[in-house]
Amino acid sequence: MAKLVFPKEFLWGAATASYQIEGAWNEDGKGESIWDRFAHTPGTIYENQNGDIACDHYHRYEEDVELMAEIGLKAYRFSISWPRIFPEGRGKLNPKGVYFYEKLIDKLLEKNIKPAITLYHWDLPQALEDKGGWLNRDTAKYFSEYANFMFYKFGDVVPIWITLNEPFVSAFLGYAWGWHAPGKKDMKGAFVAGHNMLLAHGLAVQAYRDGGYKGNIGITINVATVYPETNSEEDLKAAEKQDAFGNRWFIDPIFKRKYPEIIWRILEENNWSFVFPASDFDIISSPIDFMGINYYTRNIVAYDKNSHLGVKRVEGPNEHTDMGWEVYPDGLYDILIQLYRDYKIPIYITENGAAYNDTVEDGRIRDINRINYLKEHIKRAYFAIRDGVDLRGYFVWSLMDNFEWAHGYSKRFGIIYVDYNTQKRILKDSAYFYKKIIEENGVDG
Ligand SMILES: OC[C@@H]1[C@@H](O)[C@H](O)[C@@H](O)c2[nH]c(CCc3ccccc3)c[n+]21
Repeated sequence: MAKLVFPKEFLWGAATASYQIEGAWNEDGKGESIWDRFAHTPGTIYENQNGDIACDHYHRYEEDVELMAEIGLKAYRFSISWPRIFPEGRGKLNPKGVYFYEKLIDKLLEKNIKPAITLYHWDLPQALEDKGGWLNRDTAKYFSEYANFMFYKFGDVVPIWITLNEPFVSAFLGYAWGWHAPGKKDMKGAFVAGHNMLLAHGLAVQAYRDGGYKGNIGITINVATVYPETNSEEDLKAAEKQDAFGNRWFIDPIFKRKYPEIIWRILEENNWSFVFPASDFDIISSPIDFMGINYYTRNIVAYDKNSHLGVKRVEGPNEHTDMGWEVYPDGLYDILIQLYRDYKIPIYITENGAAYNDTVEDGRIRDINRINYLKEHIKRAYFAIRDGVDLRGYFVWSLMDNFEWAHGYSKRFGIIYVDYNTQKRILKDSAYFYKKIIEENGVDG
């Protein structure tokens, strides 16, 4: 059994997000976020659960960093709760909120764990939502002010910055389908929100460059590799459309200064062809240092004249996780090759992982299925590097079980088990598996 050894500096990490783990939703001066508001709205979340307490990470961060060190993480990706810093989104600062992140970052640095900060992982200050949220172009400016403050405070000690997590998801699930905060069902709004998020991204990148910081800044995009059900001309066309719509919508404006053709066609067909000032794309395409991708599964599609974009999804034949997502490790290899071929930019896998219905048996969680999922995907990451992709790191989703958005606490992605009744943490077998991967900087082939 050959050992597949990664490059020496390869960054092994784990990822979380503020609303999903912190709790303390209204403590120490924190302002309300759109996820506080959405999750407090009956009928939006599984069993009407919410993130009021979550993993109580706000109070338990020291113990959690100790566990990261026990696993041997080289980096930890976490997000900042914008309303914990600026309760109204801008203006009045909340010193206790800043202090929480100061203590967390100090603890990480003390343990030689590189902080990788996501500035926005969906928890917009409700006060800004009350002024239109992402439908209001000013929110982009407010985001860059918030980003600028974070750079000023932590720019000299935090080496990796991610502006937005998955703008497609926060624009589409939040504004078109209403499954996520702010729960709007307004397809046109999704395109406006998406554009303002990209503007926010670009303004924040410019602020980072203006500050002369030495670290790296990028964006995290969710991707699902697309395959046609058959090689028919129609299915190939459907796959091309889905790839552009699902994967490239928020990448092309950054690297090609324009939306994919399919997006413009949708805007025109609906008479939504907003006149986005061309200067927006000058800002949006401000050069970044890396692209973060979140990969979980693939999409198999076929032509269907009755479906949205004439594209229907076809379920994959392999094992599925607790989220109903097909396990398809080759999709990670393929998307890495495709993205590096098309954009020639360093890549981090900022999320990859699986939800399974873990159980505790005599104090242990034998999550063999998650170990297999991680092993097979880490192997594909190795093969992508071998075949020329400049892949810099891998962050498993997630460090610990947490609030899985509309699914509440019913889906467990962590390599650390959280007993929500006691807040006790237990390293799953996958945490020990990952610890060995990091120690050996590689995986058995
Ligand atoms: O669903 C697992 C994780 C979330 O917990 C993260 O917050 C989020 O960044 C994230 N993105 C994806 C892939 C795209 C997706 C997002 C939401 C729902 C379904 C798929 C999976 N995940």
